[in-house]
Amino acid sequence: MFFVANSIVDGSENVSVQGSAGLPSVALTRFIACLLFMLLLWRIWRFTILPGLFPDRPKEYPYWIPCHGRSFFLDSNGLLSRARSYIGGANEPFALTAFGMTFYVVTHVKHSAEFYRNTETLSFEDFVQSLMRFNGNDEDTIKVVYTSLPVNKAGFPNPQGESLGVLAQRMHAHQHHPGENLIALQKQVQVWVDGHLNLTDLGAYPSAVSEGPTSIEVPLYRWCSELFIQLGQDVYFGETLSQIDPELPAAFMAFDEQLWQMLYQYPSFLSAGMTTPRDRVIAFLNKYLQVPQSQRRGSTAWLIRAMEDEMRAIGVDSDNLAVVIFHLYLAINTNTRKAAFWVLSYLIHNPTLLAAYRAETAASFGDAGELADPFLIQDASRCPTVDAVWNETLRMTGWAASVRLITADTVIGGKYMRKGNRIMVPHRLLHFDAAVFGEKPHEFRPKRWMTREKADDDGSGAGNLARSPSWRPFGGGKTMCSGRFLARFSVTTLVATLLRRFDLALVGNPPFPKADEGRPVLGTMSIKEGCDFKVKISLRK
Ligand code: HEM
Repeated sequence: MFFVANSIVDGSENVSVQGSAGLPSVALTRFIACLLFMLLLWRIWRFTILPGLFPDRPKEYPYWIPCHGRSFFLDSNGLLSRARSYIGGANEPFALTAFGMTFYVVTHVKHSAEFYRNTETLSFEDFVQSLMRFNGNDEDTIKVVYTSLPVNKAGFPNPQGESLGVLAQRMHAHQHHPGENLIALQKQVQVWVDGHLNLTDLGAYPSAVSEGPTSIEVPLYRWCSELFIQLGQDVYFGETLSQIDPELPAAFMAFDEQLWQMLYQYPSFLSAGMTTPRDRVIAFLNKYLQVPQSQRRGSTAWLIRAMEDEMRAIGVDSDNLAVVIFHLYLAINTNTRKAAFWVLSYLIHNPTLLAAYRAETAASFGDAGELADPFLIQDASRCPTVDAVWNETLRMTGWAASVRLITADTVIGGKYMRKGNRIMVPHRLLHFDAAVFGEKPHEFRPKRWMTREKADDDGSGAGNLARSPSWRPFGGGKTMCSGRFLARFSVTTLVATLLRRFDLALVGNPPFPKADEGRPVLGTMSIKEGCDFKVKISLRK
């Protein structure tokens, strides 16, 4: 009707053409307006009315379409900060939706303690199992690894009749917590650092370029990664792994730089840059596992041998075992290489701090420059600068969040959280709380750890920041990083030895490298692409 009337009134073909185009465009406009109106109603319902009806549920950070996936992907920490401001500060847990999943976010330190205490209805195993599945473990293996074992089984003691998946946490602690097994690993690190920190070995890494008989030039991020992955690999697996493939560290690094794709569980057709090197690392670990333990060269850490024996005892085949050991290789290597890079970057950009670090650690070396007592470096009362630089570096460059699956409806921070959703504690937000860490929390100021500017936020008044419940560089509770002692030992020992034997100088005048805050990692941030910088390493006279 409308079209016909228009044609008659104007009597021109031109107008009738406009009319024929105008009808769909008017209809389209009405359709879009209708959609927008419905969207507005939905948004008012979901983010204004529902929270009013159910004040005991965490408030959700509103979105239009379709969820916060894009912001989460581009800058998840920025998104979390905005969401926290929206709900009015850090006092109550809130919710946000990304990638079809609802996450409850806990940013108050008291609520994070409730989170870590709750091992009944908040499950870490779900996260581990999803990684196992994603990286190639079959369902039968996951099932057998998470089936309870008899209390009197052979091998590692199992007094509570747990599954190997749960027992693995105790095995990690048995290897890494202070005691004989940790000292054995630390001594391996000592021998490795003492023996390999010479110009010939340091110049042999793929990224190093020789600058004559007394110096080399290296891109610091890449070179630190090569060095630390080799260290981790040799200390845990012995020399056999390098003999199978000397390029294994390079393949691991290629995978590790794309690790965020694994955390977001990208489909394989979109993530060849991550899956190809990952599969290569797993294939070489599989070859390693084919070599009988008695024929492997160099010493292998207790954890690797024990894990292999326990897995084989419950019938896990070599293909699946290689994926399990790959996760250990990942835990050993993903964070220390980056932590070492950041420590060195801060020192090289702060010559006074570097001099203090060097002076404090001098007593660890013998007259001929040999690494005689690396344990001294771990003593915070004798090496306060080392301790403060380590903590401040972890604070500035730590990214990790603890994530759990809610297996039954749960109340945290007075808010009711539904079964099937995930709950997270983003550690980075805790670490920038000026009320706890003192003024200018976004600046690198190791002094905040030495002068004890602020009292503990648990009210103890002890003033020891490292004991504050807001300090979570290694997570917390049952799943707190068991490798934290070895990580500190390896990084501080290697850095001290490097400074004892070499002078380090920036090539040119590069700015301090930017961290890649957007992409998720399992602990320490990578640098932004293109931010690596060159350093000249020369023998000290
Ligand atoms: C600077 C270095 C490191 C950082 C920043 C770091 C950080 C973390 C974080 C944040 C977690 C998660 C905790 C949670 O979800 O509650 C974790 C777990 C873990 N880390 Fe580390 N880590 C480092 C080095 C290491 C090293 C060298 C190892 C050696 C194997 C290691 C082994 C583990 C293991 C096995 C877990 C899982 C906890 C468990 O199931 O027992 N980490 N780490």
